[in-house]
Amino acid sequence: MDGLPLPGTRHALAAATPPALIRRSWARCAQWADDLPDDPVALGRGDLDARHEQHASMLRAAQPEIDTLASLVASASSLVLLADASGVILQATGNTDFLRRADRVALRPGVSWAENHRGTNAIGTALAEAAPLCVHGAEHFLPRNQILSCHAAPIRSPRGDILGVLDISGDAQRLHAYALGLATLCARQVANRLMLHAGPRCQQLVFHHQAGMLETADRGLLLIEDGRVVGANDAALALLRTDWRRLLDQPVERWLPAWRTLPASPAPLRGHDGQALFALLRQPAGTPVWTRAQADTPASPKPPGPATPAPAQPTRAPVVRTDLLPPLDPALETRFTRSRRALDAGLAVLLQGETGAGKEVYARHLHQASRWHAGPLVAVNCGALPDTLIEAELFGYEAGAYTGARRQGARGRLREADGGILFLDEIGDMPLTLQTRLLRVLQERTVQPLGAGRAVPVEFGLVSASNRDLAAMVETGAFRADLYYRLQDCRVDLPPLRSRADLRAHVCTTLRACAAPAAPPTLDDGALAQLARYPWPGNYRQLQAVLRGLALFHPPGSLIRVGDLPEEIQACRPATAHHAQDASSSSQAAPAPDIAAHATLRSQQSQQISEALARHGGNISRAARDLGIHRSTLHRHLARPGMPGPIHR
Ligand SMILES: Nc1ncnc2c1ncn2[C@@H]1O[C@H](COP(=O)(O)OP(=O)(O)OP(=O)(O)O)[C@@H](O)[C@H]1O
Repeated sequence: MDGLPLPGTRHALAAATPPALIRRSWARCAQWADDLPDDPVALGRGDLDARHEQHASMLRAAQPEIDTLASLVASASSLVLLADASGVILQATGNTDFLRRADRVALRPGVSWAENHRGTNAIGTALAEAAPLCVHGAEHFLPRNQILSCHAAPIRSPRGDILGVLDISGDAQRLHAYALGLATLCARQVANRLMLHAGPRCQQLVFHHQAGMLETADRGLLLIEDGRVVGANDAALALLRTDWRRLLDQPVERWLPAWRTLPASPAPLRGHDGQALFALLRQPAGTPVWTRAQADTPASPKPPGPATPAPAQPTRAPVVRTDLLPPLDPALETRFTRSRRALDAGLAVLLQGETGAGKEVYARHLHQASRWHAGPLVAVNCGALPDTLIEAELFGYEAGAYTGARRQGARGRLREADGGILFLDEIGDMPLTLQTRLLRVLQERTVQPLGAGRAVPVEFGLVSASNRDLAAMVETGAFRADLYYRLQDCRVDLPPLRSRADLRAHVCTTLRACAAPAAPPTLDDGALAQLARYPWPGNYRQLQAVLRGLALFHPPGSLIRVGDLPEEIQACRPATAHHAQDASSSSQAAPAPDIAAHATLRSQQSQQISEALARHGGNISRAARDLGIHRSTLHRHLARPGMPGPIHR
């Protein structure tokens, strides 16, 4: 569009009086006029990847519409763009020639087209006005953008929050008569698809004035839980002549009195105001949702044992669930290769890192990758065993070695690890006397069980771990110096979660995994920034607990804001916080469609709330923190039928 006669000033008006919403936008933009950059900076690769993670549901739901639109507009010097709710372009598809020209005005992925960055433009102004609109040629605030004719429509979540904008941008010299209608239609299709992904947990009520419209983008859709509306689309609002505030969380009877009697095929139905409609009701699918989350739950710690070794169950090597092993941070790759080589060469590996930083996960990865992979991984938590048990547990004993011993004796963990890996967790908690015996085993590569006359040869790879500063313990005499040096032929410091370069992307991926198979809620920019700023003292374990809480207590497709986060996370100030930079991406396959039963979810929520309240003596604030949600969210859930009341003590 080079050579088009453009108005020389920012405020040059189009020939006709511009619409009121364009004039409103100019008035807003006048305040930023001097700060609007000519050449805006795009987000770096890592940041853009993080946004793709954050908006994975919307991107996935929008892809069919983007593909269709792109093929429709390909011959018309146009582009199809998808931006997030802050105006950052996530994706640009279309005519390659026009893509090149659009690039000159920074109409490309990673650039924010919010009004305060690019002045009046369809993406930013549709966000500011929360409505579909067109910004043509000279209506753009910045002269350089006046080569464009842009048509944008907001995409809403089932709770009415704006998640992003679908935009068709073309050459201002051409007429794009249908572009706004197309963008609006497609944005509604995307919102409907997001609802249906969220929907299988809920009953879905589909309605319209005409039975033949029940499969079209214009059909009204309501998501229903416990007889209340928990999600809707624009068409439902228009058909019921209401707004989000009056519709959401209200009993469906208020709008469609006889809805409960509806079948699964179209049937007549009267609205609250007597209007004649056709409607059908879809029931939720019935598969429980929480199996994966339960499988991830760490095993409960062993209860304290008796004073002498217990004549209890035969000891067995823990089962390694490789299918559940989370992948390691790419930043660990070099360290991982080095430590794997050391282990294969017969050297001992010591893992140091904060609690929950993934020491056991790392050890399991090492096991899988090492020459010991065909043998067992035997994990011993030195901190969880009473001093009196640890010796028998580790070294085993002969039949009748002492009162209470099992008749057939016990092999002990060191011998069970033969041919595999011995993982000594919390090694800093091992009593000094046992440190001496362990050192002897490591030097002589033989084990002498209690009561046995002869030593048995053993061969295993040794990995130990501690979140305590072993070097400082050596200084104070709490840990044997010779054992310390024997354990750390190769020392690996596992970084805390807060220093993870792709923390934002990781948060989004984990949230999606926590919500699966349902669609996850979306974190708005503020909430994601706050989660990335929080120092996560409990590392991965704490992050999982918080995100499980958020996924459990926020409807699929809804928007999570800073105010919905647990209080200690909200309270974290930027000055004291660590800012992780996004530097790499972590994309994941799309989750399976939601097949969760609403009833299962509800009883899961109820159970978790009851347990948290019981643990904290009915204290709402502490229970909410434990559940990883904000107090107000917990209050809201407690107010619903079938939920436990607070415990008063
Ligand atoms: N890289 C990772 N990505 C995602 N989740 C992880 C990662 N590493 C660990 N986790 C998860 O965090 C939790 C704690 O991990 P792990 O037990 O390995 O930590 P740890 O450092 O051994 O903790 P502790 O010091 O308390 O024993 C587990 O649920 C694990 O699945």
